[in-house]
Amino acid sequence: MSLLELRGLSVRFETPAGSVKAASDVFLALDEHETLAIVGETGCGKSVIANAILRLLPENASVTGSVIYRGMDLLKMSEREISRIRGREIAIIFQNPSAALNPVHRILDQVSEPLLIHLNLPRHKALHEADRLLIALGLNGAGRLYPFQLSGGMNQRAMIACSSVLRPKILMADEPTKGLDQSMVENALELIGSVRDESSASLIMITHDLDVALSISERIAVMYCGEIVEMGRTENVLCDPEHPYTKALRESMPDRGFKPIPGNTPSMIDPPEGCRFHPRCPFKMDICSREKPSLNNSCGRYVRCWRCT
Ligand SMILES: Nc1ncnc2c1ncn2[C@@H]1O[C@H](COP(=O)(O)OP(=O)(O)OP(=O)(O)O)[C@@H](O)[C@H]1O
Ligand code: NI
Repeated sequence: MSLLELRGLSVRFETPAGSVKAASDVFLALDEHETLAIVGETGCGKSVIANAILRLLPENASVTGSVIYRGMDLLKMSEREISRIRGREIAIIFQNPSAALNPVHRILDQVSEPLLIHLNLPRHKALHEADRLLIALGLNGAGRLYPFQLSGGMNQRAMIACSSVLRPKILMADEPTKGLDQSMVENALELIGSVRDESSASLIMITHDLDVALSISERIAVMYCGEIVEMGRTENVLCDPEHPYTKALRESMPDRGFKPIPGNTPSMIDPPEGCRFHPRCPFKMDICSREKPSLNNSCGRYVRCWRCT
């Protein structure tokens, strides 16, 4: 059985303009020790999925389906039960350290806090453990400093330390490389990879950068307009994409000449009928605007396209 399974997860946000269908009927499985990438254009629902798993969405969200972690449905747990999962079993590494770190507490106190609160460790043990982790992440001596005294890269390491100090079984990294220059990207990936390996965790890597996905993940899910349109082994999907959207996404990457995907990003309030990608698809057929294709599985490669059925 998988470590984590999303079964028909859907998320809607009620807004004055209408109901935003941010994620629709998402099926995903994550195995132990596995790294899965979730990719897609901005606004396609990647962060919403990560936040729905840990029930971190705002009040205007309605979530249906199930999120099964070790046989338990996280969506059915009490607030108290889910708060024991957060950080301890499943943790998120956010993109922006300044939003995740508290400016008025020293780094060591912030990293050790989860050990005091979640594990009830005595203070000296918690500090010792936090110190050990900071050293492992190359932050020797930074524990007594405040976030403003550290560089951006060091703060990112500190934040990764906070997210991983309880050795969660699943790490979810939401665009951890966004805005970093190339040398920093490799650095951040290496760091997250080593934290994952040290706690023998699984990793969900959310990114819009296909190179990042290729370098860190074994499997990949490509999302378009709230739906998974293609999923499979990362190398197969990215080197030989089957869904027209995956193809277009690949062509839009810098190393392929930045060819923009034609047309506009669809409305999430009134998504296109039939295949949601059909208004932008160079290969569309009659049926594509009328009927919704399902996500078909052929030998572990899933594709949602009428041409591939
Ligand atoms: N609180 C909210 N209320 C209404 N709509 C929301 C809310 N949060 C997210 N959305 C909408 O849900 C959709 C999915 O958002 P999400 O943040 O998951 O996108 P994303 O794929 O993570 O994009 P990015 O790459 O920019 O981070 C978007 O259309 C977004 O506008
Ligand atoms: Ni996001």
